[in-house]
Formats: sequence, structure tokens, C-alpha cells
Amino acid sequence: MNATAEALFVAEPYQPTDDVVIDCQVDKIFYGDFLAVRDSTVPIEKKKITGFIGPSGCGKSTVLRSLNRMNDLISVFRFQGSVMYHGQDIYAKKVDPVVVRRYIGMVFQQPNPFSMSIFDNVAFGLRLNRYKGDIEERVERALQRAALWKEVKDKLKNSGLSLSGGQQQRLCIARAIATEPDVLLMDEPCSALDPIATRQVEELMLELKENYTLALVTHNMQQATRVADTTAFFSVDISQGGRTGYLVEMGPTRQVFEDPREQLTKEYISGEFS
Ligand SMILES: Nc1ncnc2c1ncn2[C@@H]1O[C@H](COP(=O)(O)OP(=O)(O)OP(=O)(O)O)[C@@H](O)[C@H]1O
Repeated sequence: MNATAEALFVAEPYQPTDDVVIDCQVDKIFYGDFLAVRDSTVPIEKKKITGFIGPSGCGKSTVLRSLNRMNDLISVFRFQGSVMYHGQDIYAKKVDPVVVRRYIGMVFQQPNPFSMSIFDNVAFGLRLNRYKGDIEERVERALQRAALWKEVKDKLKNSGLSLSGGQQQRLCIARAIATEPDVLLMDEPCSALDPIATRQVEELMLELKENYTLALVTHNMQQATRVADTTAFFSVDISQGGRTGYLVEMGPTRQVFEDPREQLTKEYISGEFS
């Protein structure tokens, strides 16, 4: 693709086959004057795993974090476009981002349990939301769903920090699902884990999609092929002198990996650039 063609490139819109929970239309995302991402339409389908792949700096995390207004915490962040969650614009003036994050939870790259007991870690969001029901029951259910209950049920008072890296990440997942969100955003959740813990978290993702809608940023293309139903491939446009991320193509994971529509996707998947 020559520079002019690349500058004009906008991906063919992906036609979702299932209900769309989050319909994300990025026109432009800025950090200060820096145009970080442009022209990307990313529908997130119900009870599926949508994987975001692409080279470093192409805006995967920026787009993911835009889906629950996590980037609002960055003062220079500016979003132009719309993110419709079940038809409601989460960037509308009247919308409270804290409430958005109650429905659209997040799991980060580094397991980040709070310095408190395993139980209190999971109960944290429930208490924050002044949950009036049976907290013990909800904590147990979240730990069960995060496939951690058997390993921790006899040491719930121990510090969350006493767990292994893989257990800590599953604890963070339990914390994220305790408040029963609808969508879980995962930003490279396995990058700090060893292969065994990675496998456990991947299996967990596949179980979780029975109840939740997931979006996953991953650097690991094998991981995308193992877990993602749909894959969005982003790249970096350097034709205007900057480094602006954009969606190159999105589709069913198999099609994107085995029969990509775009040459750039082909080259990335075959390892010709990273
Ligand atoms: N807080 C910030 N302030 C300024 N620029 C930022 C900020 N966060 C990200 N960026 C820039 O936005 C662009 C996209 O970054 P982002 O982290 O979304 O990319 P990524 O594809 O997730 O990268 P990686 O795979 O390396 O994590 C990059 O050029 C990055 O330097």
C-alpha cells in the first residue's frame, strides 16, 4: 500500500452476526495534540470474545479503555465518536463514568490485588456499591466463576498478595465479576503470567463468555486464535508524519488469520512486521 492509499484507508465495516452490546465508532482519539487513533468501527458482540491485535502503539489499549471511559482518568485524553452501550451513548453528558464501569468492568495487564484479604478484595466493589444482599454468597460465586474457589476457600482471610501471579490475576477477575458486570474488558491479562497460568486464564475466559461479553487486547496471536471469536487487527499509519492507529480489518478470527482480506493483515500475521 502506498502512503496516500494508506492515509485514506478505512476498514470495511465488520457486519456482526450476533447482538451488539457495545457499538464503538472512533472518529478520532487524541492525547493532547497527538492523534492516537482514527476511523475505527469496532462492534463488540454479545457473549463472544473480541480480540484486539496489532503492533505496539497501534491503539489497542486506547480503544479498549475507551469502551468504559477508563481513559477519562487521563486529563489530555479526548474522544471523538460514539460508544453506544445497549444503544446508550456512554460519553453523553449525563452519564456517570463510575456507573459505566459498574456494567463494563476491566482486568489489567499486571495482576493488581489490593493489600487486603482475598475475601475483602472480592467484596470491595460490592461494598463500594453498597450492596445490600448476601456478600459472602456473592464472593463465593465470583471466586467459583473465576475458577479460584477450590484453591482459596480455606484461606479467605489471607492477603490477596500472598497468592501466585496466576492466582492473583484470577482474583482480579473475581473482583471484576463480583458486581456482575455485563462486559469484561481485558488488557493483556496474561502478559505477566507463565504458560500454565496463561492457559488457566484462557480457559477461564472461554467459560466466562457463557455469561459475559469479553473484549481482549493481546500481543499473543496464538492466544487470539485460541480464545477470540472475532478479531480486530489495528495498525499504525505513519503516512502523515505521525503514528496514528487505525482498524485495518475485523472479522471472524478464523477468517482474519486464515484468509485475511488485507495485505497488511497478511504480513502481520505471517510475522513480516511487528
Ligand atoms: N496517557 C497517554 N498520554 C499520551 N500518549 C499516550 C498515552 N497512552 C497512550 N499513548 C499513545 O497512544 C498511542 C497508542 O497507545 P496504546 O497503548 O493504546 O497502544 P497499544 O497498541 O495498546 O500498544 P502496546 O501494544 O505497546 O501496549 C501510542 O503512540 C502511545 O504512545
